Amino acid sequence: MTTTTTILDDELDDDAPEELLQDETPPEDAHLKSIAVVADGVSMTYRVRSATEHLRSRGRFSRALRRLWGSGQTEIPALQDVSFTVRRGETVGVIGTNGSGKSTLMKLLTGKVRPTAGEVYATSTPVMLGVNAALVKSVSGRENVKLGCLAMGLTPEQADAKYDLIAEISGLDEALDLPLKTYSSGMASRLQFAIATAVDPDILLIDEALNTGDAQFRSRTKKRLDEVREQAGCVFLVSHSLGTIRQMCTRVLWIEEGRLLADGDPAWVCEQYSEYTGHHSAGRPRSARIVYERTRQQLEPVHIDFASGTRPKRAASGSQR
Ligand SMILES: Nc1ncnc2c1ncn2[C@@H]1O[C@H](COP(=O)(O)OP(=O)(O)OP(=O)(O)O)[C@@H](O)[C@H]1O
Repeated sequence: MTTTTTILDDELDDDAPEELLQDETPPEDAHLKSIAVVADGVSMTYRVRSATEHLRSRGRFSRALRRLWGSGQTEIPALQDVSFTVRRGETVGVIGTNGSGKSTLMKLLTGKVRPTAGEVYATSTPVMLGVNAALVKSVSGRENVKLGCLAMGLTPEQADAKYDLIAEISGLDEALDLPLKTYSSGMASRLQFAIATAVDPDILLIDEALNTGDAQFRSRTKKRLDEVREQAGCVFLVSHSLGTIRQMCTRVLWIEEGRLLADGDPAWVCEQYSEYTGHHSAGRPRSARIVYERTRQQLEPVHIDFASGTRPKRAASGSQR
C-alpha cells in the first residue's frame, strides 16, 4: 500500500518566502500547515577518489591503467530513495547501525549538502546540533553563549536577553565563567544544547549530542525538547541509545544500508532494531536478514503529491553540494 501525502506545488518559485506556507494555504487545508519537513525520494551518493596512487598519477602507465579500469573514482551510495513527511510537534528518532546513513540524512536536512537525487523541503532552516558544533575553546562559556547566539542570527540585544535562559538550560552555573578548554565533553554538549534550543528553533536536528549528559541533564533536556515541540517545532534525534530514543521520541525512522527500513511507533521500531542487531552480534547474519526483509515489507511507501499553494521551501536553497 502507498501512503500519498499531498502537500507541494511545483509551479511555485523555489525562492518563495518562508511565510508562503501559512499565507497561501486555504482554510479547508489547514492541516497541511503542520507539515515541517519533507524528504521526497532522497538519495545521496558520495564520490571519492581511489586511494590507489597510480590511479591518481599523471604518468603514461597510470593513464593506460585508467583507460582499462576507469577514473579511479569510487561511489558510496549512502542513502537511497528515502521519503517521509514530518509534521510540527513530532520528535523523530533516527536509528541504524554504524555507516547506515543517519548523519548523511541530517546533513541533507540542514540543506548544507544537496542530495544527488530527490529533494528535501523544509518550512524553515533546520538548526543542527551536533557533537562537532562549533564552540570556541579559548573563551568562556559566557562568551560562547553570545557567539553562538550571534552565529544563529540573533542581534547582540537578543543574545543578551537569552543569556539567563541558556544558563538555566545548561545548568553550568559558575563554570560559565571558565574557558571552554576546561570543560568536559559532557559540559560542552550541555552548552551546545542550551544555545541551540534557546533560539526557539522551528526544526532542530540533534546528532548524538544528548548521550554525553548525566541523568539530571537528560531530564532537563527532555523538558526543553518538549517545550520546543509545543512551540510547534519539530525535532530529529539521531542516537545509538534506544533508551534515549524510547524516552524522547514520538516516532522513529530506522535507516539501514542507506534505506528507510521502518517509520513508526518507537516501541515497535526499536524492538525490530534490537532483534536485528542482536542477531548480528550473535553471528547470525541470515536471521538478521530475515528481520530486515520482514521489517521492510511492513513499510508503507510514501508518495509525495504536488497540490496547489502549499509548498515549503527547499531545505537546500542557495547552498552547495
Ligand atoms: N564525506 C563523505 N565522503 C565519502 N563517504 C562518506 C562521507 N560521509 C559518509 N560517508 C559514507 O556514507 C555512508 C553513511 O555514512 P553516515 O555517516 O551517514 O552513517 P551513520 O549512520 O551516521 O554512521 P555512524 O552511526 O557510524 O555515525 C558510510 O558508508 C560512510 O562511509
